[in-house]
Amino acid sequence: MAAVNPDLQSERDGATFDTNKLTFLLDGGEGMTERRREVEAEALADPEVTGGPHYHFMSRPEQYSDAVRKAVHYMKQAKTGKFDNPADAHWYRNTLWPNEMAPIGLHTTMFLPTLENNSSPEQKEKWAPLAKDFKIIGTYSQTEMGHGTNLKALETTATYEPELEQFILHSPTLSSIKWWPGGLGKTSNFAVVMASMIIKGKNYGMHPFIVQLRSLEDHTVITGIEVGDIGPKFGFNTIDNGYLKFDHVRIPRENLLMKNAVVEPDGTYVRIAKNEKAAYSTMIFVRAMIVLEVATRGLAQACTIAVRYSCVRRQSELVPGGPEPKVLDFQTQQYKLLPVLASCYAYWFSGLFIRMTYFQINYEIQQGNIDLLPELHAVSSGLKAFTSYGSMAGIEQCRLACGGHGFSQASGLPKIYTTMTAGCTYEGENSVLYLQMARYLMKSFLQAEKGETTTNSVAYLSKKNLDKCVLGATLSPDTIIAAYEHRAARLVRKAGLRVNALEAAGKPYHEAWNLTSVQFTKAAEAHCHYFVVLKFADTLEEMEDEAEIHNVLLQLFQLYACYGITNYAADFTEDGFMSQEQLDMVRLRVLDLMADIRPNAVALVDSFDYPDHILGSVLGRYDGNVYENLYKWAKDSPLNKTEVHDSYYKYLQPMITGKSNL
Ligand SMILES: CC/C=C\C/C=C\C/C=C\C/C=C\C/C=C\C/C=C/C(=O)SCCNC(=O)CCNC(=O)[C@H](O)C(C)(C)COP(=O)(O)OP(=O)(O)OC[C@H]1O[C@@H](n2cnc3c(N)ncnc32)[C@H](O)[C@@H]1OP(=O)(O)O
Ligand SMILES: Cc1cc2nc3c(=O)[nH]c(=O)nc-3n(C[C@H](O)[C@H](O)[C@H](O)COP(=O)(O)OP(=O)(O)OC[C@H]3O[C@@H](n4cnc5c(N)ncnc54)[C@H](O)[C@@H]3O)c2cc1C
Repeated sequence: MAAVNPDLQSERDGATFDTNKLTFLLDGGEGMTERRREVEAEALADPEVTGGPHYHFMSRPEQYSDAVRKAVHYMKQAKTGKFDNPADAHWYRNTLWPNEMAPIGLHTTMFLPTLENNSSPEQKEKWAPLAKDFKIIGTYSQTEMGHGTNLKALETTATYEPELEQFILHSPTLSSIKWWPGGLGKTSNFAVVMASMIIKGKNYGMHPFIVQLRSLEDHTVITGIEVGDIGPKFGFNTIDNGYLKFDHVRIPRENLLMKNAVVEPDGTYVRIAKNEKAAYSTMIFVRAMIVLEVATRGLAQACTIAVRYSCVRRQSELVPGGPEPKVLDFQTQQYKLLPVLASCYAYWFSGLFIRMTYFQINYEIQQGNIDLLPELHAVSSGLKAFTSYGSMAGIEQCRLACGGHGFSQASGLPKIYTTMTAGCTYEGENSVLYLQMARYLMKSFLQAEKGETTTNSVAYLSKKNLDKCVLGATLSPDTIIAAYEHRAARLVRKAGLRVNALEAAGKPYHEAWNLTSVQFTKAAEAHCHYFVVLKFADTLEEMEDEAEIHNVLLQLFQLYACYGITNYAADFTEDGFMSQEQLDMVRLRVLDLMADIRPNAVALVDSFDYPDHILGSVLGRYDGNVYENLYKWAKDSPLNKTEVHDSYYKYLQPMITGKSNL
């Protein structure tokens, strides 16, 4: 391995804590870190994983094809049984497709979970082993050209025919064509298709059906089906997001996944699930996972790149006539990066929380107890929106902080950005998800108004909140939490009262709701912000005695919270809750905290523990040897394969010389 750039080594030497120990905390324990590192090391030693053509120097069809090569490699590994632990499989995939979407990504994240959670026991026994062993490859096909958000308006129909005990799948309009499902265009031979179920003329709404799309022999398309790729996108170019059109395709009755609702042979519909949104369960799962696995990890990688590079990059002067400083020593550069780094830690702890909560509540739901479903739906929706937007903005900030080189694909940042920003849209567009959380907040507000006690994430709504902020120079977690509680409670209440007032003035509820929806999305955002602050504080409280790590995490917590207050100053001050003096103090504390955190900045990103291969960045290399590798990167560019490019002979030569050698 090449010697580490001394500018980066000095940062590591000056850190006040052991990065390894912080990594253990982030991974959820030393054993988890060890296992992750083992899986990554095995993958990194495999030329099928790290070899192959350079991602950025391939065309899109080549990128897709290479991703399929990797998919086959992954499936062969998985078939040996070595990934029985889902986390192992996850680490392996992350190393195989760094910041890319695998053509079989939907198979593992949505197709298989839907089969497992929406099938009857017999169906599960039939389909899940086939999917687990990759004998069939599937996707989750819900969105249509005309509707992604409004699931009640999906137009694909599954009409039951009792005589033959079959459903007939049909796409009656142009806008009903399934559009966007990942891996649908070219890779999958099966899909879970969400379609409106019609029995004897009655529409029972969206239900999941398992449908074969292509032959298992030669991959040709099943009669009556038209399927293909939707073309190049802003990112996600290794995956074949697809379209799918049905022309009266017949499937057996048993292909309705019947855990939540059964259709008997004569067409009798029997609902089993207690909640009518049971068919939406896979979306909750993925939203809960996005917080850590997509939003936070994308941001953590971007922070790693930008912070390391900012300690390698020297520019301008700090001391007149002095040597060029590391750019991270400029206060403005710290202001660009350190609050983003603090938010990454904040999201991480919320991500761990919602992942664990998802599995706990889902277990209860599987046992038939759906009491906590509304809470899970609201929190997973809100956190998905809050963290994906924050990460998207943070990644862009990291890119800008890298100056010109941030604009090059060599930085790795454009790829991280385009992959991550999709998470603001898929699995529920962010505003739409904030409005789902807002419905929950409105209900909770009404409960609180009636004097009832609200619980879980909205417990603060029925508490007596402080009228005056007691935040002082010590910035204790409790006073910070109280400030965020006050802001969220006030914004929720204000929006709720306006809905009531508009209704009292004669507006129908739906109109009152729409007229308050901007206020409500801001209230939902404030609620999520409070929740993320709270989970960060909980993590600090629960930490075992690792004083050095506790100190630096406390600084990050305070920075995250103070920066949030300065960014949303009006929310905290306009009702007189926080005084101008307190706000001024908070603003100055942001600057002081940045100075406190600065010496640990590199150690804090090293603790995310990303191998260079996953970062895919010349700027963010662990060894900090940026310039020689930027030069190498340019030399490898396909345009430099020949001294004179073909385009010269085709276009420039005739113009410049009046002749052509072609
Ligand atoms: C170790 C780690 C291992 C593994 C890692 C795993 C995963 C990796 C991580 C991530 C994967 C990464 C990448 C995947 C990439 C891309 C995949 C993308 C896939 C997709 O996009 S699939 C399509 C997703 N589509 C949507 O999300 C659609 C959004 N729309 C909706 O959800 C609904 O239409 C909407 C907006 C909620 C409204 O629905 P509807 O009109 O039917 O309902 P109402 O508004 O009338 O509400 C009625 C009532 O129902 C409640 N409700 C709504 N949704 C749910 C739900 N899901 N569950 C429970 N309850 C729900 C709603 O709140 C109302 O309640 P109320 O009346 O207020 O009480
Ligand atoms: C990269 C990517 C991968 C995807 N993968 C899959 C997949 O595997 N399977 C699948 O089925 N789908 C997939 N999708 C589709 C995705 O789930 C939808 O695009 C997403 O749910 C948003 O729906 P939409 O496109 O209909 O947006 P629209 O709803 O048309 O959004 C357009 C605008 O309208 C606003 N809007 C819509 N409804 C409301 C409302 N009720 N109140 C206020 N504002 C509203 C939105 O906020 C947004 O600003 C994917 C999409 C992308 C981009």
